Amino acid sequence: MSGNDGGPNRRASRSSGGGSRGAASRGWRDTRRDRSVSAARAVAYDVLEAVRTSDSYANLLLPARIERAGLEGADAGLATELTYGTLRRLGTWDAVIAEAAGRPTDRIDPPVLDLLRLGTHQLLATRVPTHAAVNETVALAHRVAPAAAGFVNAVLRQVSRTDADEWVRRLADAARDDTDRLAVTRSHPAWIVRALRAALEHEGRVGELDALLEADNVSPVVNLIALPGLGDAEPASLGAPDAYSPVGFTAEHPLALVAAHEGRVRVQDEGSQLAALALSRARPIEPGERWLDLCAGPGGKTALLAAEALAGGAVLVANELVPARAELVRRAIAAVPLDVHVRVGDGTELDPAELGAPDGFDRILLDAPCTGLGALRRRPEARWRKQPADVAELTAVQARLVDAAFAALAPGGILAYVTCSPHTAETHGTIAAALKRWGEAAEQLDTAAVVRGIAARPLDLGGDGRTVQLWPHRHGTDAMFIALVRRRRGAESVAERAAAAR
Ligand SMILES: C[S@@+](CC[C@H](N)C(=O)[O-])C[C@H]1O[C@@H](n2cnc3c(N)ncnc32)[C@H](O)[C@@H]1O
Repeated sequence: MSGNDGGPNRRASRSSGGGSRGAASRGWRDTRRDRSVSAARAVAYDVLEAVRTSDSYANLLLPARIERAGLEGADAGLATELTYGTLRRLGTWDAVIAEAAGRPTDRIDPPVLDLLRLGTHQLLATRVPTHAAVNETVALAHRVAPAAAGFVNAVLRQVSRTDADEWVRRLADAARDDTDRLAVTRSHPAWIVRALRAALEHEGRVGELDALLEADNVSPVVNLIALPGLGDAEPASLGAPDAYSPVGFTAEHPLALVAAHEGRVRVQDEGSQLAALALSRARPIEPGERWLDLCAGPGGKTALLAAEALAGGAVLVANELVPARAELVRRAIAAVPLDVHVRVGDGTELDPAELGAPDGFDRILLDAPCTGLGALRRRPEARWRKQPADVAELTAVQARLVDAAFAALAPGGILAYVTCSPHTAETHGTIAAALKRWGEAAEQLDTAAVVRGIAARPLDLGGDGRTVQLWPHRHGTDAMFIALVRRRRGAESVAERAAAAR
């Protein structure tokens, strides 16, 4: 890889010698009997192949494949590390492989390239002994691409002659410029490096770029939420409370806790918790307030808003475009004894009066569809799939949704505009353009003061305070962006606007 904007090149043009067998003819179940290939490596290869050929999501597919192969304990851990680690570091490994093979990676058969990536990850980023990393990968090659087994052996031996630090030094020395250097050594597409740099520059914290890119390459710990006000599930009694979210915590056996607490304890990033709380705790709740979660699926934030609405006597409506995701919202809120109306439909075509809010909603969460560049650490392949063109498409959607949300606010009502992307076009760009359109009708709130007021500990935030940008490297959260905006009381209400339109 040369730090180009598209990331590692996956196109195959010329074979490395010998074809490869398809997954269908392979039958990975056999690997439990075939001790010449470790089942963990077979599972990792299988997932890499599915990600490459059928756009699968590793985090959804891997658990099923681990279960199907009967992997437990250390073997399951190895399959997870090999799959996620290889996918995250793909950009760096492809540059190493191109050097070691003496040819660009687009001249290596894709299945063979996946084998080399798996082997290189073991050699340069794990404690797997060199002989095991090479021999196990060659054994796997004998199953999936037998004619290329010799080539795999030769390339991995070449990779193993240089240690990881020296490889990174060599790649850095060969880089054209700083962006290219970071792209190849920190394994991100160059356009994402530029976008993250611009986001940090916006806060005057560009010196943190390397730490941010490195944080994207580390698996996040499983973070939990104890939905507030629902029985005995208190963070401090269940595990180690989060640094910032008053309802978040980590625990040694997170999934066992989730199962034991039947929906009252859920997996949720701490940044997502703070985003939902920024809306529900922006000011005291008046009983009877009407709340809307405009883009609710799969419902993580809806569940927290529902618990908060229940405690404060508010009414909550959740809206989601995709029916299957609306169903996930229903499941997410099942443990909260609040009657939440889940509407399936386009958020830009929503009539507050039909949803029981003729004067508009008092609080609206718009957790907008976005590139997700703030959650790269938990979606290992995502960085290679996103394209710069996605940004323009999504900002257009965000503009329509944010206008619809603002139009559905009651006078004095508060909108929380949230993204799990720090890309400035999706964050400051979307909100600044909207504020211009809304003019005097809108007033930005001191979002930083609200979030600091919620956080259990002092929170190091950049920017001017009107918006909040959280970061994986600084806060240990996804890179969530939060902007709170109020509709001024003098501004036309929904009912008045509807009357004027008649
Ligand atoms: C970032 S996700 C929301 C995540 C959610 N708040 C949570 O915490 O689980 C954005 C959601 O918006 C939905 N969506 C996209 N376009 C929409 C539209 N026009 N109207 C309503 N929902 C939409 C997507 O299907 C997706 O479920």
